[in-house]
Amino acid sequence: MINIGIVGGTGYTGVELLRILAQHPEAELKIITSRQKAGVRVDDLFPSLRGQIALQFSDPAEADFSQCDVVFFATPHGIAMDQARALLELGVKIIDLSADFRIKDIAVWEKWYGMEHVAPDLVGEAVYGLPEVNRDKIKGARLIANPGCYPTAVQLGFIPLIEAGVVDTNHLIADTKSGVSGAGRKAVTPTLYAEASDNFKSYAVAGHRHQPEIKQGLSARTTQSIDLTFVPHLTPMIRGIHATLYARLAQEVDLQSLYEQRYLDEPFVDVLPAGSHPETRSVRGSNFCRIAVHRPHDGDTVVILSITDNLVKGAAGQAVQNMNIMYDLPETMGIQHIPLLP
Ligand SMILES: NC(=O)C1=CN([C@@H]2O[C@H](COP(=O)(O)OP(=O)(O)OC[C@H]3O[C@@H](n4cnc5c(N)ncnc54)[C@H](OP(=O)(O)O)[C@@H]3O)[C@@H](O)[C@H]2O)C=CC1
Ligand SMILES: CC(=O)N[C@@H](CCC(=O)OP(=O)(O)O)C(=O)O
Repeated sequence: MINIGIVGGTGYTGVELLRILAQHPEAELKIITSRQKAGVRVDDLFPSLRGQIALQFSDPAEADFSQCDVVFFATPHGIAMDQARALLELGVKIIDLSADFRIKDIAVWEKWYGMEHVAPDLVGEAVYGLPEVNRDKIKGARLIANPGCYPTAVQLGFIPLIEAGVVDTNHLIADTKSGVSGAGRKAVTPTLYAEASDNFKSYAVAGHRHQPEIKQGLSARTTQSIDLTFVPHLTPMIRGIHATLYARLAQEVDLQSLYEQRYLDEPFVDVLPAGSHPETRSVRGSNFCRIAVHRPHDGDTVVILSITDNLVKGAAGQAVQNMNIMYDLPETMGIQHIPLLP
């Protein structure tokens, strides 16, 4: 069994990790932290977990992680980078759901996250946890930077085109929409029911911190330069990412077959039949990314539709997928949930 700690067990990605790991055959949950709920039983706060987890939340400052093989950080940015070194020295592996170790260029990270990075050397060591491109490196890693929710959907959508060199990489557009759980569980005005329901809006059009993360990931798949316009929107749904991606074809290619071949052996990337219109509810609660490929009016613009559940393939599910790879378990173990419909 793998002994597991979770720092930040009361947020949306933390409780999603609990939902998944409680039924994972090789996972033994040892410590789940919350500063605000220390001492409270997990299933008192989350009755959905009654009968599944018999632990109390611990104060992270007092938690003894030396009993853990792996610790997941489901915390805001800036926490994992502060604590990673001590855990690694204890021999504990880390899967960080925050962005602390995702961006290799420290100056770029500091610009977008507005703080000084306290462990730049560990950024160099960290493996970006997108299994569809980094499976071999994830296997031997002790520190995983789990990708962001938008970056997962956008990269999986663009990768076949970029790797095949069939589009103009200087004019990529990602028009993305997220459910409100993407903003976390903390109380903030934009995600109040009266603000976010029955409403639809863009945000951070001038610049969003996921743009450099996506650009870094796509740049690693090509020798061409990448220019990406990334526009996020908040939609009145709870879970889900819908990314509509645009690229200009530079040469003729059978797009459907390109995508089917690229993801043939990928257990969690589902290339839909040509002409499909994927719905976010078709991945809700599951670790799937479903992709549909379009070429409107037989023109030279490719439109890729890529959907995920931001809390599963966009966060906790992908984190467990990475854990499975690190521990040489079947990659799909414990994350084979069928999506919840309606
Ligand atoms: N929501 C999403 O769809 C996605 C989120 N992410 C990333 O995952 C991380 C977690 O996100 P999410 O679950 O939405 O966040 P939430 O705001 O919902 O939860 C944050 C959690 O971290 C704990 N926490 C906050 N501050 C500290 C601290 N200083 N030390 C220890 N624990 C702390 C909180 O508990 P307490 O305050 O009681 O300690 C809480 O359990 C973030 O970095 C986010 O960017 C990544 C992909 C998708
Ligand atoms: C709807 C919403 O607010 N989404 C978040 C992204 C959530 C995510 O993936 O977060 P990290 O990269 O920060 O880990 C945002 O746009 O800031």
